[in-house]
Amino acid sequence: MIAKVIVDVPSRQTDRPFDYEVPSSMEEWIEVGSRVGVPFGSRVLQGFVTRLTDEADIDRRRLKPLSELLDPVPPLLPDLIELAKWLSEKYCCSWTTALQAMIPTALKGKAERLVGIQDDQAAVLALPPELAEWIGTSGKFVKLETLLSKYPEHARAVKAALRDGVLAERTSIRDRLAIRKVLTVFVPEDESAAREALAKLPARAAKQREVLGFMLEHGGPLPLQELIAATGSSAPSVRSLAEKGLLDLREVEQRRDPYADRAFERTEPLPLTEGQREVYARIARAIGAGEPQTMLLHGVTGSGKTEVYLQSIQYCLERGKQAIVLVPEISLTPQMVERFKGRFGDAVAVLHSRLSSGERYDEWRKIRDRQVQVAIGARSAIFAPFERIGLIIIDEEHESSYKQEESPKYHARDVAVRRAKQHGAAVVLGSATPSLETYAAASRPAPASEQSREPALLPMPDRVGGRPMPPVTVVDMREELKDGNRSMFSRLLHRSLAERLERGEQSVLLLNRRGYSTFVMCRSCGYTATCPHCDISLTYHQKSRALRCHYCGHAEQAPAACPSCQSEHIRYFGTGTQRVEEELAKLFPGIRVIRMDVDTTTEKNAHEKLLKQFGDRKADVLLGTQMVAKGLDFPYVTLVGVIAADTSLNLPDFRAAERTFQLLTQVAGRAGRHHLPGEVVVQTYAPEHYAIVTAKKHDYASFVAEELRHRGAMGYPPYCRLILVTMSHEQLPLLSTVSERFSAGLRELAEHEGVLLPLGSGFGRAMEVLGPVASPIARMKDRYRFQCVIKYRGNLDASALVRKALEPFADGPPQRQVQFSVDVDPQVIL
Ligand SMILES: Nc1ncnc2c1ncn2[C@@H]1O[C@H](COP(=O)(O)OP(=O)(O)OP(=O)(O)O)[C@@H](O)[C@H]1O
Ligand SMILES: [Zn+2]
Ligand SMILES: [Zn+2]
Repeated sequence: MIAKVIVDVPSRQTDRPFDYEVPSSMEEWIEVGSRVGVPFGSRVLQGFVTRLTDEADIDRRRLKPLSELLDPVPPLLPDLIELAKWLSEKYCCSWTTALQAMIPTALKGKAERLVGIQDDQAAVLALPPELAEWIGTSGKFVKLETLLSKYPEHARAVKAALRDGVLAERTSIRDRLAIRKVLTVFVPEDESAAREALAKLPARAAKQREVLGFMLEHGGPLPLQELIAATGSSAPSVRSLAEKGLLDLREVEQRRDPYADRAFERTEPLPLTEGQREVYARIARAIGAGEPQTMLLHGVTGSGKTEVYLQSIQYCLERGKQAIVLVPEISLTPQMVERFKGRFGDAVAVLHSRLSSGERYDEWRKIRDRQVQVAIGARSAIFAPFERIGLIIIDEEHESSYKQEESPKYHARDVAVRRAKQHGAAVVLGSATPSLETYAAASRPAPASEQSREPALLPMPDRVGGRPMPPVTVVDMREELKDGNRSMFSRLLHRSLAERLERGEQSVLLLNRRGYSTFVMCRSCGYTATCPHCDISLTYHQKSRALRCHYCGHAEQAPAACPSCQSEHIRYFGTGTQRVEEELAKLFPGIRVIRMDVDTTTEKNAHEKLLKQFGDRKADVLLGTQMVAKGLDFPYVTLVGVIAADTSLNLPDFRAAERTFQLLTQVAGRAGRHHLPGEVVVQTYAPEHYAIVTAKKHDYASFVAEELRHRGAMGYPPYCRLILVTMSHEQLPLLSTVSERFSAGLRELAEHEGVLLPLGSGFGRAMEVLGPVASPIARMKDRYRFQCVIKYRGNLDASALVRKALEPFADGPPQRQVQFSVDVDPQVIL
C-alpha cells in the first residue's frame, strides 16, 4: 500500500503529496486524514495522508516507508483533507498551511531525537555505567535532550558512542502538548481474592492494610493522589499493593474542561413569535432537505435570532446531524456560552482563543470522539471535525474578524458555504446589519430555471414583544463648540448620563477607536513620533510611558521634550478610553466606571469578569471600544452614548461607511432591550453623512441603497471581487522591477484568457489589474511595500491566474527574493 503524504514544509517546491510505503503493521490503522511521521531528506517530518493507493508515482524500489503513525484515530477526515486542498487553491497558500489551520496547536508535532543502546556488550565497555543503566537495555529509546541535560559531563561519551554504533539514534514526532493522564487506582477484577489477601496482610504492613481496606470499601476508581490524601499513606505502599496484584494502577486520560466548575441552568425552548416561527420553519425545511443551502437571517437587534438558532440546532440534532455555530471572538461571552450550554448541556464544545491550548485540544477531542454534537466557537471552529454536519450558523456574519489575517487568509463565511456543500448542510448567516456582499447575494432574484427555489433572505424586522427600537439623537459637535462647550461630552449626553445616575440605571459609552489618536504630537512644530522601521506613527502606552510600533514591536521611551524643536509642548494622547474615563470622574465625582479596551482585557477571563460586574450592576457606566457594541443583553441599560461616531468614516477603506453604520446600529441595539425604554445619543462632526443619517433611523434598506450606488460608481464589491497582492523587499529598485514584471505577467495571462476588460464594460467575465503602487503603509520592518489590486467579476478563477503569475518568482537566491503575500477578498487594503 502507498500513502500520499503532504509534509509540513510550507514552500512552493514541496507543495504536493509525496509517496511513501505503508508498513504492513500500519495497514489496518492508516486512513485518509491520518497524521504520520515520514523521512524527508535527512529529517523526520510530520505529514498528513491525503490518499491511499496501490500505485506509486516513482520507482517502488526508491520508496521509503512511513516511520510512524501518530494517532490511533486520524485527527482529520477525508472531507477536511479535500477542503484544505480547496483552501490552498482559493487563497493561494500551500496545502500544508491549510491543513495546519485545521488542527489544534497541540497536534502540531515537532521532531525529537531519541537514542537507545544498539549493542549491549559494547555498551558495557564504552559507556559510563550510570549512563548505560539510565538508558536501559537495547530496544529502549530515551530522549537525547533529557539524557544530555541529566548527564552533561558525558556529552562526549554519548557522541562517540553514536559515532561507533554503540548507541543508535532515531527521530520521532512528539506532540506539542500531551493528553493529560492521571495515575488512577482500581479495585482488581478478582475482588474476593483481594479481600482474602487483606485479611492475611501482616500487621507491620499497616499502611497497606489501610489503603486496601479503603479501596475495597470505596469501590470506585480513585486518582492516586486522592487516595494518598484520603488515607495518609504514600505512593510506595500503593505501588507494592499493585505489584502484588491486589490493586490496579493505570493511567487514565483526563480532560481539561474550562467550564467544569460552572453549572448551567437548563432552559426550555420558548414559544416562538410569529416572525421567528416562519424563519424557523424555513431553516428546518432546509435541514430536512439535506441539500446545501445558504440563507441570510436579517433580524434587527433584539429580534430573537439566538432563539431561532437554538431551535434550529435542536431540529438538526434530532435528525442525527451535527451543528457548528460561529460567533465573533469578542462576543463569545459567558452570556453566549450560557445560552448554548443551558439548552444543550454537555452536547456542546466551546472553542475560542482565550482557552489554554490544552483546554482547546480537549474540547476539540470531544468533537472528534463524537462526544458532542454542537461546536460553538470563533472563526476556526468552522473546521470542527464532525462527520455529518446538518447546520452551520454564522452569527454577526458581517464581522471582519471572520477573515483570518495571516495565511491561510480564509473567510469563514466562504469556507462554511464550501463545507456545507460537502455535507449537504444548511448555512444560516445572521445579522442585524448584513455585509453588502451577503445581502446582495441573498436578495438576488432566482434565475428562471430555479423559479421554485425558496427565498434566501429571511427577514425579522421587529423586536421580540413589540418593543420599540430606541430613539437616536444625533448631536453636531461643531455646534457644541460654537456654543462654548469644549468638553468631549455634549450637553445632551451629559444631562442624559446624570439622569441615569439619579435613576440607578446603566449606560454604555462607546468610543469609536478606529483611527483615534494615541500618538505623540508636538504642538509647537507638528512633529509626530514615527517608527524608524515602518512608515507609521508610534502608539503611546500610558502604563509603561513607552512608544510602541504595532507592526514590528519597536519600543522607545517617550521623550520629555520635542526631539525636533526641543519644545516642551509635546502632547501624549493616551488611549482614548483613558481620557474619557478621567473626564467622567471629573464631571461626576464617585461615578463607577468599567473600562473595557485592549489594556484592561489582556488577562485571561478579564473580559468575562468585567461584563459580569456590569451585569451585577456594580457599575454605572460600561465604557469601551468596539468590544462593548456586540451581543450584550443587559436589562438595566437605558442609555447608549457614542463619542466621536465619525472617526472611522475618514479611513482610506472602501468599507468605512459600512463599518460605521454597522457599529452605530449594533451599539444602539444594546439599549432598551427589556422592560425599560432606551435612548441613544450619537456625537459626530458629520451629522449629514448618510451612514449616520440612516443609522439614526435604523434604516438598513436606505443605507444599502445609497452605499450600493457608491460601490457601483467606484467599482468595489459586491460589484466585483478583489485580490490584493503585496510585495516587499529591502531594496526599492529591485522591488519596483519585480512588481512591474509580476503585474505585466498577470495581465498577459488574463489577456490570454480573454478576460482583461474594464469592469465598466458591461456584464460577464472581466478582470482589471491595478498597480503596482506603493502600499498605504509604504515601509514595514525595514522592507518597502508595493501592491497590486486585482478586481474581477463573473465566473472566473482569478486565484488560479494569480498562482500562475507567481510561478516565475518561486526560485532565485533568497536575498534577491521579493516576498509575495496574496490576500483574496481582503477586508483591509493596507
Ligand atoms: N420567542 C420569544 N419569547 C420571549 N422572549 C424571547 C423570544 N425570543 C427571544 N426572546 C428574548 O428576547 C431578547 C432578545 O433576543 P436575542 O438576544 O436572541 O436577540 P438577537 O436578535 O440575537 O439580538 P442581537 O442581534 O442584538 O444580539 C432576549 O432576552 C431573549 O431571551
Ligand atoms: Zn517640536
Ligand atoms: Zn515598526
